[in-house]
Amino acid sequence: MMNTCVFEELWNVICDRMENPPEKSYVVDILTHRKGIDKALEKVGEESTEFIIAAKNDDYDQKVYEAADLIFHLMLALKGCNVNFSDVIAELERRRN
Ligand SMILES: N=c1c2ncn([C@@H]3O[C@H](COP(=O)(O)OP(=O)(O)OP(=O)(O)O)[C@@H](O)[C@H]3O)c2ncn1[C@@H]1O[C@H](COP(=O)(O)O)[C@@H](O)[C@H]1O
Repeated sequence: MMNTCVFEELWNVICDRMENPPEKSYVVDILTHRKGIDKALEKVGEESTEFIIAAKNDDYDQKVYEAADLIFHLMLALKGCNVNFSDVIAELERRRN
């Protein structure tokens, strides 16, 4: 059984990091970077490329790892451009037949 609640949990962690920034946080580092939203977008680009390369190879675990990196950084980019992740989920739900 898939535990899709992890998306909600992770989104809440991302939001909480921005509201209550700890001393050390990767989320805060990316989302308060001097490049602004471009930093998160740059990461989405990098991780997309890494996923594409993994997808063309035989290492199953690497595909899983790179897909997770891509989804995580996409969530950061959504936060960075003020899109609520729940609206993306709602859009996917709307497309279901
Ligand atoms: N899911 C992640 C997550 N995935 C990746 N990363 C970080 O992303 C950074 C950069 O990844 P890169 O792919 O660029 O680099 P790499 O994986 O080291 O190397 P390559 O893929 O380039 O070979 C690494 O430092 C990872 O630690 C993450 N950092 C945080 N999270 C989640 O975000 C939560 C909050 O994190 P903090 O803000 O750090 O508290 C955590 O509890 C996690 O749930």
